[in-house]
Amino acid sequence: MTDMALETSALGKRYGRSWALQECSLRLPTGRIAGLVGPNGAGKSTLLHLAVGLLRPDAGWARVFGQDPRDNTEVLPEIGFVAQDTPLYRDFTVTDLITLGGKLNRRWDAAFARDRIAQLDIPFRKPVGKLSGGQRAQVALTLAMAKRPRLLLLDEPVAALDPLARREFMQALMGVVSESDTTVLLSSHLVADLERVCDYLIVLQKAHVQLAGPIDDLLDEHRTLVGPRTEPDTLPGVAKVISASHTDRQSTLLVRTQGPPINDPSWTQREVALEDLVVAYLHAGTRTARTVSEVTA
Ligand SMILES: Nc1ncnc2c1ncn2[C@@H]1O[C@H](COP(=O)(O)OP(=O)(O)OP(=O)(O)O)[C@@H](O)[C@H]1O
Repeated sequence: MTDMALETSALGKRYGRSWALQECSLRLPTGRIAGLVGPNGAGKSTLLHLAVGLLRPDAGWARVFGQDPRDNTEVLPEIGFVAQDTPLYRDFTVTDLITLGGKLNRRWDAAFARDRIAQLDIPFRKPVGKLSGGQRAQVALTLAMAKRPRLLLLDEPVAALDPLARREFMQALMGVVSESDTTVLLSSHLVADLERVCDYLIVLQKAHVQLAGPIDDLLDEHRTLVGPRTEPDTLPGVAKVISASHTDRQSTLLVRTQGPPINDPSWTQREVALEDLVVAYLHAGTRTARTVSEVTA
C-alpha cells in the first residue's frame, strides 16, 4: 500500500514536436490539498489528464495509488476529475445527473449529492445549462465528490466564478475534504485562492516543474535578502539565487537556503510571501526553461 496519491517519473507528453509536459517527476503524498499553478499553456491540464489516464504519456510514467491509471481500470473509481469549464450534460437536470452517476459509478453516494445540492439551494429540476457558472461549478464538484474518490483532480474549478463565489467554493471544498481523507490536486492561476486552502504546491512553467513541495517547507527554505549592490555567484548558506533585482546601491535577492542559517550582517533577511515565491520561480523558468529545483516529497 503506497502513501503516494500521485507519483510521476520523467513524465512527458508531446504534441507534434512540442512537449506539453516534460521530465515531470512528482510525489504527491496522500491527504494533501495541492495547488497546481502556472501560466496559460504551462502544462497543467496535460498533467491532470495524464494523471486520470485520459492521455497516454510519450515518456515516463504516472501512478495513482501505485497503479498506472491507463492499465488499471480498478484505480479509476478512486479518482474524481472535474475538467476545465466543468463540462456537464447541459440538458440534464441535477436530479438526472445524480441518477446517472448512480448508474455509472460503483461507489455512489446519492444522499450526499442530494444533501449538498439542497444546502446550496441549487434547483434540482432546472437543466444544468441554465444554471449560473458558479452553480454549475458546485454541481460538478458535488458529483465528483459523490463518487467518494480518494484522489480529486480539479482543473481550474473557480476560473468562471466571481470573487465571492470563488471564496465560497474554496471553503466548500475544504469542508468536503476535511470530512473525508481525499487528496486534492487543483489547478488555478490565483495563488491567493490556493494559499487559503492548499498545503502543497506545484509550480509548472513551459512544460517543466519549477518547484514542488509542502508549502510550509517551501516558505521555510526561501528568504529575501536585501543588502549592498552585488551580483554574488555564491553566498554562504544559499543553495541558489532564484531572482535578483538591483538599484544603484542595493540588491534584493530571493534565495533558496541550504545548511546553516545566513548570518552575514550586510544582508537584511525577510520571510518570503507565497505569491512572490511563485512569481520568482516563474521568471526563473522563462530564463532557463529547465527545472531549477529538485522535487521534494
Ligand atoms: N490537443 C492538443 N493538441 C496540440 N497541442 C496541445 C493540445 N492540448 C494542449 N496542447 C498544448 O500543450 C501545451 C500545454 O497545454 P495545457 O492545456 O496543458 O496548459 P495549461 O497549463 O492547462 O493552460 P491553461 O492555463 O491555458 O489552461 C500548450 O502549449 C498547448 O497549446
